[in-house]
Formats: sequence, structure tokens, C-alpha cells
Amino acid sequence: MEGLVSLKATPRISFQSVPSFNHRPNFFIRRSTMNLPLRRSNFPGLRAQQSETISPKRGEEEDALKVKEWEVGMFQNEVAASQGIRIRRRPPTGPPLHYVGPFEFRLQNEGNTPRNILEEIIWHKDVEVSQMKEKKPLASLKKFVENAAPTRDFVGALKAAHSRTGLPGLIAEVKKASPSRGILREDFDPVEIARAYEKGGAACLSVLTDEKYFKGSFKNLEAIRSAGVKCPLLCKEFVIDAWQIYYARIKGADAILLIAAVLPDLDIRYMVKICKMLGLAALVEVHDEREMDRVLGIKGIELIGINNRNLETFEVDISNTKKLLEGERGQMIRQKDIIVVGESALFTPDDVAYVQEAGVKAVLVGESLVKQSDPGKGITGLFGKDISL
Ligand SMILES: O=P(O)(O)OC[C@@H](O)[C@@H](O)c1c[nH]c2ccccc12
Repeated sequence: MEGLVSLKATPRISFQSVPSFNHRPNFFIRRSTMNLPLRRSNFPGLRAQQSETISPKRGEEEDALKVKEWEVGMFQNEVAASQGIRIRRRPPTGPPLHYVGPFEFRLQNEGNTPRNILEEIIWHKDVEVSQMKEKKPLASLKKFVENAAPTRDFVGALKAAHSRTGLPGLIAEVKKASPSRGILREDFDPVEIARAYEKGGAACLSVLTDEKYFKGSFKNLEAIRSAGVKCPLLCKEFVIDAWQIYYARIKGADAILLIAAVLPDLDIRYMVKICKMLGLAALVEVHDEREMDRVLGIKGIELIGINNRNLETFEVDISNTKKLLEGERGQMIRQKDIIVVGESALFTPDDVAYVQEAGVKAVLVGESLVKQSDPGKGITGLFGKDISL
């Protein structure tokens, strides 16, 4: 058999701005040339480069590993798609390349570019998390978890607020920006905002930790926790890996968000168990009936968030909360004693009354509060009365 070689086309021309991989994996060549054996003679337009020649044995092993990674990635996406999940995970070894003669190119919508903003965020998160994991492996986080201060009762705080005020318990969000609304507040002091929310009667706080798309940070979460704010804290992240849950725990979170549009059932099950083990509440977010039904089929869920914003298109519609709580779904939620949180696009006492009527016992609000010069007073405006007493 001829030795495996790493082939390189000259000149290298990319038709797209996606980063090009200099050491391109052989298996992409194999797939994109209809399983032609990797022999130099099968690629007349390509020229082998001595400097990139690798030993046949090592080359084969690396090749096999990459094929495996690719297959596992494809399999995960298939499982997810079978559950109606449209968000695909980033191709593990980068997007596939195609070759024609000396040219290499990537095709739009061929699995190599994110199809919407949520998918883009998730693909970016994938890279971010693998880098963070390398710096702080799970074993080292586990040591910190052992010494971390106990968590606060997130669900308990929401229930207490609801029974005290007769209104939905408020999770007030510390949010500087979002991809759909841009910068919400220029003079953004997370600790000051958190204190104002607490004073204004919020039961819990939500702190965005995504830096690139929401201008949040784990520093903000830590700062709010160590500033003496007593409200339990939700870490608002795009969780794709259990490692992030441990990280959130040591950075001061009492609860974490899990998004059903991103996570297959098995991941949600596994992550909910990890949350329990770490003393965290899991807020599982859904946006449509299918996601709601999947989540209702998972044991041990205490908190479900209904997002009125579609994270793929940014469309908002607060009647989504009502739609998902009608009929049998609402009944099942009451039977299971699950607390439902109405999320996003709530601005007025009428909005709050509308989702309360639909069956929520808590609301998650960012924009309408954070934009007020005094976000604490914003709470009074949102509920139509002072709920701090
Ligand atoms: O600012 P709003 O419209 O009040 O929305 C708050 C919150 O619901 C929203 O920030 C949100 C809900 N689910 C998310 C998931 C990721 C990032 C952000 C979110």
C-alpha cells in the first residue's frame, strides 16, 4: 500500500472567511472524494509536500481518531435531530473542505456555517469551553467545589415571594446587552444593579455570564455574590458541557440555565443530576410544545422556563407562555408541582397579569428593568405596586 501523505493544494484559495486549516485532516479528503483510497494517484491536481509528510503508522492512527471524532459528532447531531433539536453542535475537527484541482472551498449551509444566532453562540461556546477546560480541568474544579460556601434555595425563594405577594416571584436579570437588543445600559455597574433589584423586592437574580454576545462575565457573578447580595443567583449561560456547571458552582451560582433547544434529553437528565449533586437548581428553558413535552418526560425537574423569545429568530410573543400552559400540559405541570417561569418581553403590570393568569408562579425580566435609571424602582413600575415590603 502506498504511504499516507498529507496533501496540500497550491495555490491555497479559500472562498469563504471561515478559518482555513493548514493541516487539513485526511478524512475530509476521503469523504469529499467519494471514498477514493488515499493514494496520491487519485488526486492528480494535488501535490504532496515533503514537509508535511507523516509516518504511515502515526498518520493512520491520527486519521482513524479524526474519523471517529467526526462520526461521534455526526451521531450526536442525529440523536438531537430525532428529538426535534435544530441546533447542531460544531463539527469537532472543523468544517469540511472541498477540493477542485488546486482550490479548496467550503459550501454555505452544508453543515459548516451556523444557521442562526443560537447555533453561532453554541459553536463559539464549544471553542470557549474547550479552552477553559484545558486551563482548569474538572479534577481541579472539584477541589474548589468541596470548599465552596453552601448554595441558597433558589426555588424556595421564588415560592416564598409568590406566597408573600400573591404575584409571580421575580428573577431580575443583570443584563448589559443582547444580540437582539444591542447595548441596554451604558453605565453598567453589575453590583449596583443587583443591590437595587434586591432592595426593590426581587426574589432571585439572573446574571448573564456570556461575554461575547451578552457582555456578561463570571466576574460579575462573583462580584455580586461577594458583595453581600442575599438573593439566590441564576447563572445565565449556554451550557453544553457539565464542566460549566461545576464552574458556575464555584463562581457563586445557586442555579443554572439549561436550554432544551440545545440539549438532547440525555444531556438534560445527566445535567439535572449533576445540579442536584452540587446543590444547584436547574431552570430548564423551553420555547415550543415539543420542547415542553420532552422536558415534562424527564424526572426530577422542578423549574421550567417558557421563553417568549425565539432564540433562533428573536421573535417575541408573550402568548407563547399561555399556549404552552394550556390543557393537559398545564395539568401535568400542576400535578408535578413544577414552578413555571415566564421569560422575556415582560414590560407592564398587564404583561405580568397575563402570564400569571396563564399559570406562571415566577417571571424572569431583564430589559424593562435594567433600562430604568433606578432598576429597583423599575420593579414597582413592572408590577404596578411596591413589592419590596
Ligand atoms: O430582557 P428580557 O426580554 O426581559 O429577557 C430576559 C430573559 O428572559 C432573557 O435574557 C433570556 C431568556 N432566556 C435566555 C437564554 C439565553 C440568554 C438570554 C435569555
